[in-house]
Amino acid sequence: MTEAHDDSFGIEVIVPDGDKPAPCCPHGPALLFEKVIKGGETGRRFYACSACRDRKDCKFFQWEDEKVSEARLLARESENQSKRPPFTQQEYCNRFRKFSSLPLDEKKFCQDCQILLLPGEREAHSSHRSTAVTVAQLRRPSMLLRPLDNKKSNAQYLFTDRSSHFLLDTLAALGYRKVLCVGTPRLQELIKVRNLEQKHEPMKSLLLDIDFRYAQFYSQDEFCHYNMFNHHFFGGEASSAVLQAFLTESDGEKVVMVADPPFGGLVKPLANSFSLISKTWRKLQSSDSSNADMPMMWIFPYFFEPRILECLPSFTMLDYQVDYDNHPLYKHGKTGRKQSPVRLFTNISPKDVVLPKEEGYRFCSVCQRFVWSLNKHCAKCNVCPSKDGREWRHCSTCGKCVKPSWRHCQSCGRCALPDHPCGPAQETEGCFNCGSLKHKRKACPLKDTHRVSGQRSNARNRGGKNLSHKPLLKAKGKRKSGAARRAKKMAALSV
Ligand SMILES: C[S@@+](CC[C@H](N)C(=O)[O-])C[C@H]1O[C@@H](n2cnc3c(N)ncnc32)[C@H](O)[C@@H]1O
Ligand SMILES: [Zn+2]
Ligand SMILES: [Zn+2]
Ligand SMILES: [Zn+2]
Ligand SMILES: [Zn+2]
Ligand SMILES: [Zn+2]
Ligand SMILES: [Zn+2]
Repeated sequence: MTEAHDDSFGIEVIVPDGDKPAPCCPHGPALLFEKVIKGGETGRRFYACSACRDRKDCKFFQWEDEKVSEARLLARESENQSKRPPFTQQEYCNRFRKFSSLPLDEKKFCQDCQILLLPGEREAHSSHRSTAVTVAQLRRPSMLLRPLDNKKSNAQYLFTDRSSHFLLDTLAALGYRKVLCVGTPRLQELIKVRNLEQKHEPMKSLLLDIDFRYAQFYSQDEFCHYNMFNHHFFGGEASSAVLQAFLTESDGEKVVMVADPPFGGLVKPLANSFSLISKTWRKLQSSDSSNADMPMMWIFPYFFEPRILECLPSFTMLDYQVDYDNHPLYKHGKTGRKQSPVRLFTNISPKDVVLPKEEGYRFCSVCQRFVWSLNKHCAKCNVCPSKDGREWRHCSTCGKCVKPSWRHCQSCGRCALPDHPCGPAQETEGCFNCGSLKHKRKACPLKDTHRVSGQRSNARNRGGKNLSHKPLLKAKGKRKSGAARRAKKMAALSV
């Protein structure tokens, strides 16, 4: 084990406080990161891209205290310009109008460029693969566009009909008439398709997404090119004004947000963006709701529960399993190879979110929420304890419910997997917050004063070689840290 391993302890993101403008990459203002070293010391801070976890996708890097030359700033600006969408939202909208009026046999989509082709443009794409576009596909762009499959930054997992209908039915039943779709293109299109059927109360929706291919299908008040990791509107003030107008609840039209961020996303910046959206909403409210939070649903894997609740304490995790059409592994219940680990986190009262009985959910009157059939209420813990959809069991020695596969280990004094690396040696892992070997993170005296707790970024590839994410656990046979366990689960998610 080298010295270098010893002092490397993870990377933490510092949420901007508005003091100092961050430098921009093509994805808007970069995020400020801090290397955390054992002993609670912090390392040199640096800026890196907010949206891309892989340097291959965005190589932006700058030390916080670095002096950047004029020439480099200019080069950066022209690089940022070159990554802008080819059309403005207004232009996309005009193109869409023209495209819609074309006869069916002239409606073509270039698969290579992922763009709807107007008659004058076909020539330039003649060597590309193109397809005919049906009216149904125009209404459901997620059926036409190729899902982005970048495993690290932006794997686009699209809701199954089961999940998207559940979300929409639930929100409609709760009386919401405006849905802010953050990274949920499929929900937005379902809303529009339903409105056409005229069987339900009409709903409005606004899609905020970084994937500007969707801009082709929507008007200016239906789509904003947006980065949810830094709350950046690529279309500037005109675009953030669209959000403001949408969040204004006129004629009693209640608004709700549904966000489904990429699973590898950092919780803290996401929570910060959602809080800013809520703040904007609050400012637009009449005075009687000056303390209220905007109703929100955040879709994310269950193992991020502690992290999300740390950032947004008014949220609750619900048992509903969200599943995806194009995720091969995780499906609802037993239809996939595994149960989906993706859940709803919400600040809406859990008892009001009715989960479907026919799928095996039931209401727990003690917990006052709907739970999965295998999530049995434990009289000793007085909760329905299961997080992962399996039936947990109570360990009287630990005094809590644990995963069914865990067994109580006498030498460790706690429940663990039967083949866990056993013995007191693992305790040397120490505190995940400050690095002290004398206590665990929970008991860390620096926990509240230090900004080092919680989810670390996947810092691999950030800031070059010397900043690469070194393993937290050095010796073989040590128990995995929370972050390492999450990383393993995340890896499985991106199958
Ligand atoms: C896991 S997919 C969710 C799709 C959703 N399940 C649906 O069916 O509508 C993540 C979505 O967030 C978008 N996204 C990824 N990174 C983003 C970012 N930094 N800012 C805004 N949107 C982003 C993707 O384009 C994609 O639409
Ligand atoms: Zn970037
Ligand atoms: Zn093309
Ligand atoms: Zn219960
Ligand atoms: Zn229990
Ligand atoms: Zn136990
Ligand atoms: Zn043990």
